[in-house]
Amino acid sequence: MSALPVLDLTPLRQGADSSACDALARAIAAACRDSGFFYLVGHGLDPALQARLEALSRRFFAAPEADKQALAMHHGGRAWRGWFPLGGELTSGQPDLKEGLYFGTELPADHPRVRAGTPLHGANLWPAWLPELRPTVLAVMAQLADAAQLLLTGVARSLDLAPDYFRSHYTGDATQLFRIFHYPATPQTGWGVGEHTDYGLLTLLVQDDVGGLQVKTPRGWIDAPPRPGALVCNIGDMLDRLTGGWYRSTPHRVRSSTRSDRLSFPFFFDPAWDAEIVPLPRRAADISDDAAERWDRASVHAFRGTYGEYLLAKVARVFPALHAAVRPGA
Ligand SMILES: O=C(O)CCC(=O)C(=O)O
Ligand SMILES: [Fe+2]
Repeated sequence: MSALPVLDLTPLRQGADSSACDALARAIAAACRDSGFFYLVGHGLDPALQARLEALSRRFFAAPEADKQALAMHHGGRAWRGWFPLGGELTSGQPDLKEGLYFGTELPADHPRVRAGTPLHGANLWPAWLPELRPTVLAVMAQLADAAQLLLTGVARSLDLAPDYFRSHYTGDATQLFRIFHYPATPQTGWGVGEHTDYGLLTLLVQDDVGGLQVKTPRGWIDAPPRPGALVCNIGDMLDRLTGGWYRSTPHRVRSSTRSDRLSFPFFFDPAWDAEIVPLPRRAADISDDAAERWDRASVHAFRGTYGEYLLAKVARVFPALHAAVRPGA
């Protein structure tokens, strides 16, 4: 059992009974004020599609190294897509005990931001030997984006904002990243992902039945074990920033297992690349900055610039070599 609350999106989807929507908004506020983490049901992700994603991902990571190398991230160039090997990402300064695949919004070569050479924009890399992966990943991303957009109407309600506040200000052209992580079983427990916070607005996590995710609540570290049919949702730095720290972007980490390898599938639903994230007027006067206690000692409130600039600065830390190749002017 986990101490995290379970929230059901169904009332917002039906959109009818305002007392049920108000109750959900209050539950969202309580969760975002407390640990910034909760389980989400009624999210609309098709279980058969999820099962297909899991089976295909297992086949991908079980393939010979040479087949995975064909998708290595350096082939993705500025788009920051593809496969990275075990230890290839340094979430909190140490190599993580995971390998993974990075995806984002599939953009054609003639898209204005791709033509302009904008980092993190472009086409995904797909394995020719696993053709079902492409339609499956794109369908999962579309369903998770719908769930995130709907959840944001509830977050807006919880902050006394108009239901379409986030879509009209930040997520009409959301930055969307999707990852598939494979954490191998390790001889001794170690860190699959080091302590960190997520960078954007919302993260929706699909995971298999192994577990390992841990969340730093006000009462200490707790497990966020898999719960059948539920996603794990957490809020990121930009929602912390928008609310002046009223809603907290909470540190979390993943412990590797000695018994079983694990698959997880985080989907990041973030502000538009060019959006500047300004604190909500009602929160701006009373910003509570936790930089001194944060895992990276960074302030999400002092930052000035666009979400794209914020994200690139983070990428520089977790993939230093890659960032050197994609930074503006490189
Ligand atoms: O794999 C997980 O359970 C969490 C991954 C994570 O925290 C992240 O990718 O930001
Ligand atoms: Fe995370």
